[in-house]
Amino acid sequence: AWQRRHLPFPPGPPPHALIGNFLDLPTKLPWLTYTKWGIQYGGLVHVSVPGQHIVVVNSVKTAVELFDKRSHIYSDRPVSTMVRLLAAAIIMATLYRYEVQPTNDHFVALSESAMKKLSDAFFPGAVAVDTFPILRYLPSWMPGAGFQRYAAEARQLTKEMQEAPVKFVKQNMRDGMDSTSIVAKLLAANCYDEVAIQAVAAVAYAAGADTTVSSLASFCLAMALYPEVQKKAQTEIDTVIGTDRLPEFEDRPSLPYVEALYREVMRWRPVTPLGVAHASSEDDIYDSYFIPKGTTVIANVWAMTRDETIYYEPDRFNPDRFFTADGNLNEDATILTFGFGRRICPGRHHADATIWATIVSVLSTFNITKAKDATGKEINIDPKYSDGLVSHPEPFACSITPRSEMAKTLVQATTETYDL
Ligand code: HEM
Repeated sequence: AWQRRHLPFPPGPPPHALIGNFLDLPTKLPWLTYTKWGIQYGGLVHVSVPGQHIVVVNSVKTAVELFDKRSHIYSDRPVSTMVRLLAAAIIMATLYRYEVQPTNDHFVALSESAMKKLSDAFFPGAVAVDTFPILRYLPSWMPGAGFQRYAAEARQLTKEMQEAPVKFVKQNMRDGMDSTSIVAKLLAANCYDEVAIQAVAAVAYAAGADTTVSSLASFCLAMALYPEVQKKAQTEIDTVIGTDRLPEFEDRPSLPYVEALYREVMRWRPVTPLGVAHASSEDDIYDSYFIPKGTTVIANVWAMTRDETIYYEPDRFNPDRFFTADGNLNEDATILTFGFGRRICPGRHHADATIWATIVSVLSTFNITKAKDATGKEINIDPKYSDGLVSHPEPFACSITPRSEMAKTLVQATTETYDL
């Protein structure tokens, strides 16, 4: 073991005495800085702060080596003072048979504020208390101790977010209105602790809803910015399916361009640009570098999806990159933003189905274009992406219009049904 300890850590920005790389750790859009470090120092970058080693994995090759091939070492989660890990989310309806209101939905608002607080606190360096746990003992009225109030608020919101929907299901069960939701079934089974049911349901909601919505927002953005891609996909759908019915899951293999478009949405703006951090549970040596037990290991999905040797002009939205020269879909079907190894997103099949189905249905029925101002001039779009565990495009203007008679009829019927 002493030999291992004499091996160097992977390369990275030089640490300072006492505080290590504390001042180097980015607090805003950290994946951009980590990606720059990747270019400077390589596929594996090491930084440290007192008591904590962090390793950033910038290449798919290294990610596969560590997270997949050595999954027995790299499958823990870091313990964080601020966040108990909240990794996840399914659709409310399945869980609670609760119909989300189009605007100002109470449950959605509750979980969004809780998620935002947790997500803001998630990255190493974002919050000093993760680095210097001693700060935890400062009284909350001291300047700079705002995180204590913050942590208390996040805890309260998370508690409400977990309790409120389960109460709702119980009321519905009493009224004889719900026996089919997952939560109702778990409660009816009478063998699970209610607090555990609350936690499972909230985790599933938190992990799935936000992430799925973010990918669909990026899809709309891409369609408004790249009309020729949209046209190409619509032509494929119209040719294969026709215009008198909506596409179905069985059609998926016959729509290769839509498939490539889906892959490109997930690559172009990865929803979780830094995945969700892993931690190592044993000392390890990789490439003659020492990675101590307890290191936080971050998969820099942003860097991997910007790799110009694999994705030419990576910032361009271009589904054609997923085709071989002879016009078939290539082998690059792994969606990196779902993570790696034993901790890979367990909701990925659900997310994949939801996102594909939405993309193909929207393409078949609507045109998405840039919005126009009062003088008829197109409004330029240059959206920024939010910070946090899950990155969203900031709101942008676009115009969504029905493509066909069938779509117009659908819109009409929906408007009447929901009184919009
Ligand atoms: C676009 C949609 C989604 C994205 C991008 C996404 C991404 C991720 C990522 C990156 C991780 C961590 C993987 C790792 O550690 O390497 C994760 C974990 C997780 N996801 Fe998702 N996810 C999505 C949708 C969903 C959905 C719909 C559900 C639930 C139905 C879900 C449930 C979970 C859970 C429970 C975990 C924790 C797994 C663990 O810690 O072992 N996710 N997700």
